[in-house]
Amino acid sequence: MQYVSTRGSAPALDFEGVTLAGLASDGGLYVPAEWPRFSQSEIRDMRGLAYPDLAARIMAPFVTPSLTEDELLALCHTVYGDFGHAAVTPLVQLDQQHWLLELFHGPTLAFKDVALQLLGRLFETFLERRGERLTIVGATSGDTGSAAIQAVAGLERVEIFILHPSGRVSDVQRRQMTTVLSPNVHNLAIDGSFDDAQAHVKRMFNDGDVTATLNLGAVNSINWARLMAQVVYYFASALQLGAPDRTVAYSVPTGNFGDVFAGYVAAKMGLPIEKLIVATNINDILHRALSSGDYSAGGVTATITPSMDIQVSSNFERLLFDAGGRDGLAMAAQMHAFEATKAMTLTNAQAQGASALFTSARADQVETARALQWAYRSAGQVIDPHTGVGLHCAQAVAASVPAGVPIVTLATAHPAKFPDAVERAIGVRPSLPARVGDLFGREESFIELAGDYATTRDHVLSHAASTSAG
Ligand SMILES: Cc1ncc(COP(=O)(O)O)c(C=O)c1O
Ligand SMILES: N[C@@H](CCOP(=O)(O)O)C(=O)O
Repeated sequence: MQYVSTRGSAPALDFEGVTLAGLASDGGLYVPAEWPRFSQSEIRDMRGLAYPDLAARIMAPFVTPSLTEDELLALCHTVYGDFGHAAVTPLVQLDQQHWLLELFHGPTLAFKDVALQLLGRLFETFLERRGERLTIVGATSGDTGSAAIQAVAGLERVEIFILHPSGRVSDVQRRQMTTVLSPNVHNLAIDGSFDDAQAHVKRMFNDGDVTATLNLGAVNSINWARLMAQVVYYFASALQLGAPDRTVAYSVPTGNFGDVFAGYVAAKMGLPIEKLIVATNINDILHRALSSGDYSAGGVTATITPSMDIQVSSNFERLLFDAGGRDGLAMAAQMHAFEATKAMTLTNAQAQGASALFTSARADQVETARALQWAYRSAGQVIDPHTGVGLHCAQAVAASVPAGVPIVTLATAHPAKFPDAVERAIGVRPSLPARVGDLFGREESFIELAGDYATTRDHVLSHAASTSAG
């Protein structure tokens, strides 16, 4: 499989190349040159496969020739054999129409582990093969950071710098990052929002002073390998609910548009998805873009769903590129204008291409708390607030989903990551699973930085070991 940039002028790369490159050199995001497609009978044959075997089957077309099928299968067994639930991503029924897909059984209790545990192994494999080292720079609103750190801590060929918005992640989220005291891990708390952190990261990939000395890598969902691994759980859940002989709808708590874009990829690969519900909190740029074509970013408001306090959603560019006819140079012009003005109107082709599969809704804090209460009182489930946004939106659009089509809400984090918000909503304080250990008894280490780009860049340059020479 070859991968092309959404902005049309970076070189096409194979899977190994895109995994190590992260962001394309023209500032765009890599996508497969074409979508691999499974027939209905091939999908039917996947029923009953164990998660690691299914994962290898789904991802195989994306990774050849960089990995053999045997190498991929071995990686999947190593990674997914270690999750806290035998099904890896179990489904839980809430009522006749609604289901939860629990994605938080990995080591850091959020859906990010499903992809980042694999990505850590891919880095190791490819860097060993090339005899290279990688400096990872990543931005987090709380969950990517800990999952990435957990995946690469202690790896010899990797060093990681994670930027989080100071004071805007939960205590559990912060401690999951800052108590990993491995010498290859650097935590930076920046004075700003997640969007500021993400902008710094993207800018570093196109800063000659940085790329002259550092071989940069990405762990955010700008890295294609992240999304590829997230496609698998759409197949796993839909197969359990009767696919390909029955369609399924998904409600996806959305911030950076990575998880829901993985659902779009699953549909492109032949999985019969009825609808993808883009569920946002009050930072609702995506809801506005999908419902009215207006993609304009304002300031970010802090909410009880901090991981989704995002206004500039990286992966929306992948959708606009694909749905809009894959014109890279037009996409580059559209994105450059957006970067300058923070506003964009979708073209007719983009809006129509998106509306075929996507719908959207938003949940404010009261609606989110009510969703937590409904899940607890009516279905006996303690859910996290991000999942609550998804569930509220699933219920809000349920009447427009054909009868008999199950609606699966992605449960993106364990409730114990956000104990204060959960306790306020339902009066029950969820406790951390034993596998997280003594999080609040450990020493923390992180550096506070001013919010400007130069401060972050200079800190990374002066603390990273030079990697560009290999
Ligand atoms: C718990 C949780 N839910 C939902 C999201 C949103 O996912 P995405 O950024 O892929 O849209 C995030 C952050 O990415 C998250 O950490
Ligand atoms: N919510 C995310 C934000 C970064 O998203 P990513 O999927 O692009 O890594 C987080 O938890 O950091």
